[in-house]
Parts: sequence; structure tokens; C-alpha cells
Amino acid sequence: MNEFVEIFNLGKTYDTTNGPAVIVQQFNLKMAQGEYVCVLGHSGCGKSTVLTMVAGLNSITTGGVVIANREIDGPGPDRGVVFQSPCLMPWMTAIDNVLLGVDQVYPHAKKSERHDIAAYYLSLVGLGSSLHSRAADLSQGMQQRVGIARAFALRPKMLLLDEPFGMLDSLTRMELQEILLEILVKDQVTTMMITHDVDEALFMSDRVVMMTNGPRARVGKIFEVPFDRPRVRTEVLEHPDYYDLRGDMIGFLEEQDHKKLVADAAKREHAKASEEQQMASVG
Ligand SMILES: Nc1ncnc2c1ncn2[C@@H]1O[C@H](COP(=O)(O)OP(=O)(O)OP(=O)(O)O)[C@@H](O)[C@H]1O
Repeated sequence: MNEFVEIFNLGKTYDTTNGPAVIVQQFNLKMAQGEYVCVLGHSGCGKSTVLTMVAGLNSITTGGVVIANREIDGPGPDRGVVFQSPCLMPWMTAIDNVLLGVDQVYPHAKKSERHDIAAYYLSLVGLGSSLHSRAADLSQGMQQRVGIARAFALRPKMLLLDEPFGMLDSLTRMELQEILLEILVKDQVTTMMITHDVDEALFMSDRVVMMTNGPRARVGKIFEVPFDRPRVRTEVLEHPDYYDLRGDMIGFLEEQDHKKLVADAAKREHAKASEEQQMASVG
């Protein structure tokens, strides 16, 4: 594989009131340029922790991330990030929200050129006629479109998406998935997306990275997604491998659930045994 992104031995330990908590440990992943990878795993396993470390928004405890031959050290315009909620400036218009980033990344471009970049990406996400609407007056779906346009307008080398469609109704979600794929294929942007939705992962990505349950979460399994691009939803759903892959992914998640149940039971047994031992020594 022609590696464009290398995440090596990535680890994160948070300081908590109960002492250090190792959330992610030895997370390793390589991505080719233009590849679309989805990260899936149980709630709380550490997906956002990995993504925010790659974004440079969360300090790295161990290991590192190399993008286009440069090890990252904090956030940068080479990475665009979209969260579940777009966090726009509500009193500013759609285009001014996009220009906030564009002005920073292209400070030497003419004002009209910066305007054209912002307007172009807003029109790609279907907001060509709402450039001057205040963010506060836009629906949730429209606000998320602004968030996506804002990330793309910076022309990042890598796009990091943390459940970008999580708060949207299913029709808007499907429409935005298709718009996003169209732009990504055109711009060849390397993308990492977190999702809880197995079907979304299968529709969007080239590979699906399954994380183990935390603590010490890491890459548990990687599924190759064999569907041709450009993707047509009905064709993907009718592909002979679709339901087998889907079943294997759900099987992995169920296996993690089972392991957690066993580990929790062992922990309870251990706590009970030490309590009994203490009682016996007191008695
Ligand atoms: N700043 C922090 N300090 C201490 N613990 C944290 C901090 N941020 C996250 N955690 C813990 O790290 C674990 C992983 O959190 P993270 O948000 O990365 O998981 P996730 O897989 O993205 O979850 P979800 O799918 O629910 O969004 C959780 O147990 C969380 O409580």
C-alpha cells in the first residue's frame, strides 16, 4: 500500500480521579491516499479519542501520526474536522462561517477569490441559494452542510468526521452521505469517519476498522469493502457480499459484548473474593 497516513502505536491515557486510565493502546493503522476508512466500535471504546488525536486536538500519550511524510504536532489546515454538531457562529451567515477558516488558510488570496472558494463549496453541498442566511435560521441538516463545506473549503489533505450525520433524520442523512462521497471522490481526500451505523460504514468506506472494547482499545479487525465506486445505494444493498459482511461486523461487535460481560463478571468475582478475604482476616 502507498501509505499516506500512518498511525503507529497510538495510545491515550487520561488522568482521572481514580488514577491514570489507559483508554487506547497500540492503535495501528495505515491509510492510502484518497482512502475512506470508517471506525466502528462500542460506545465509549475510544473512537473519538483516536480521531481527536489524529486531528491534533487531543494530546498523544504514546506513538504518533504521520500524514504525507510529516509527523503531526497539534492541529493544522491539512486536516478538516466535522463533528456531530457543526458549532457555527449562529449570528453569522453561512458564507461568513465558511470564510472564517478560508481567510485563515488563504490570507494572501484576494477577497473575491476567498469568497468564490466559500461559495463554491456551499453550492456543492446544496446551499448555493442560502449563502447569506444566518446560521441560526438554518435547519440542523443545513447547518451540518455548512460544517461540511467549511471543512472542504480548506482543501485538507485529510478529512476527519466524528459521526457527522448522527443528529440528522434518515433522508437528510442519506442525501448528505451521497453528496459527501461525490466531493470526496472528486477531490481524492483521505478520510477517517467514526460511525455507529454498520450500513453507513458499508456504503461509504473502502475499509471498516473495528475497535476492541476499552480499556486499552486497539484495532480488533479490519474489513475490506469490495463495492465498486461510484456507489449506488441499491446496487450496494443488492451486492452478494453485503449481508455476509454486515453479519460479520455485527458478529464482531457481539463478541466484544460477550467479552465485556465475562470480564465484568470476573471483576465482580475478584472484588467479592477480596472482600471475603478481608472479612476473614478481621474475624
Ligand atoms: N478528557 C477525558 N478525561 C477522562 N476520561 C475521558 C476523557 N475523554 C474521554 N474519556 C473517556 O475515554 C473513554 C473513551 O471515550 P471516547 O469519547 O473516545 O469514546 P467513543 O468510542 O468515541 O464513545 P461514543 O461512541 O459514545 O462517542 C470513555 O470512557 C470516556 O469516558
